[in-house]
Amino acid sequence: MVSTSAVRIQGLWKRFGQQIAVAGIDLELPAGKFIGLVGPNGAGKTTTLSMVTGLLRPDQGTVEIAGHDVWRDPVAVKARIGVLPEGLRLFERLTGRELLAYSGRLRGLAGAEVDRRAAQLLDVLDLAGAQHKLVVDYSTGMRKKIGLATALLHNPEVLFLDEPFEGVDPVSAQTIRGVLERYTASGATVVFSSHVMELVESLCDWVAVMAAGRIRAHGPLAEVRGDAATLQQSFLALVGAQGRAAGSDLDWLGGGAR
Ligand SMILES: Nc1ncnc2c1ncn2[C@@H]1O[C@H](COP(=O)(O)OP(=O)(O)OP(=O)(O)O)[C@@H](O)[C@H]1O
Repeated sequence: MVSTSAVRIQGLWKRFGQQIAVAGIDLELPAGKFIGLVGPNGAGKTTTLSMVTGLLRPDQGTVEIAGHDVWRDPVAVKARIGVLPEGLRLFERLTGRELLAYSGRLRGLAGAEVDRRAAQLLDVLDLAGAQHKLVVDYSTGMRKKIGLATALLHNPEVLFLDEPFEGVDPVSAQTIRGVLERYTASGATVVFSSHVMELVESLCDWVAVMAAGRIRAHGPLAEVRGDAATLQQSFLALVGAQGRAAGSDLDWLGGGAR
């Protein structure tokens, strides 16, 4: 039988000292979907994505991507995935164009093919004018975009993005969105983490809600949203933050300097 799961996570755990960051996750992410991993600060999203993409070794558990075990078969997995990690580190002394050329060659693509794809990606992501600038001189949003181009260059089956829209202006966000929508429409899978509910609601067709290291809900967006008017509302109910007074103790705040 052909597997329809892009990612299969079983019994995943990670502890940092006393802190349990990921507390036993079992999750199957369907292929060909635009998937949002949402959760409050410190929920364990980045830790999970790091383990799923082979950047951080789990204490326990397994992860399979397109049927390959991430830790037993890392080369097969890494050939099939693209990653835009949190706190993206880039080769700062290369130009954007050089960075893509370098990444493409590392991925084993022929030079002419890298050139063709790089030119198209730079154009679509509105970076053509900055392609000969050093990456160190790029703005936050430009760094996200060149990071995305690097992650897409080898046409991965599954793309993992940690907070891809943070620091990105609305015009660039729209561009990135268009690229990702076209990419998933062709059958590829996007998994991205965010705490911006409106964004997840407008982009994703499948979501997993995480809190305190566990998955609280997962499934098609409409199912997870349930009877709530918005994903934000069902999210607040799921993570138990409903009715929390917005700073009722901060009686000194406001009113200007006295
Ligand atoms: N390298 C580390 N050393 C110690 N603790 C860590 C480390 N990385 C993460 N943690 C802890 O694990 C928990 C989960 O962190 P993680 O970064 O995965 O959350 P997150 O959901 O991505 O949060 P945010 O939305 O704020 O980025 C937090 O309590 C964090 O302090």
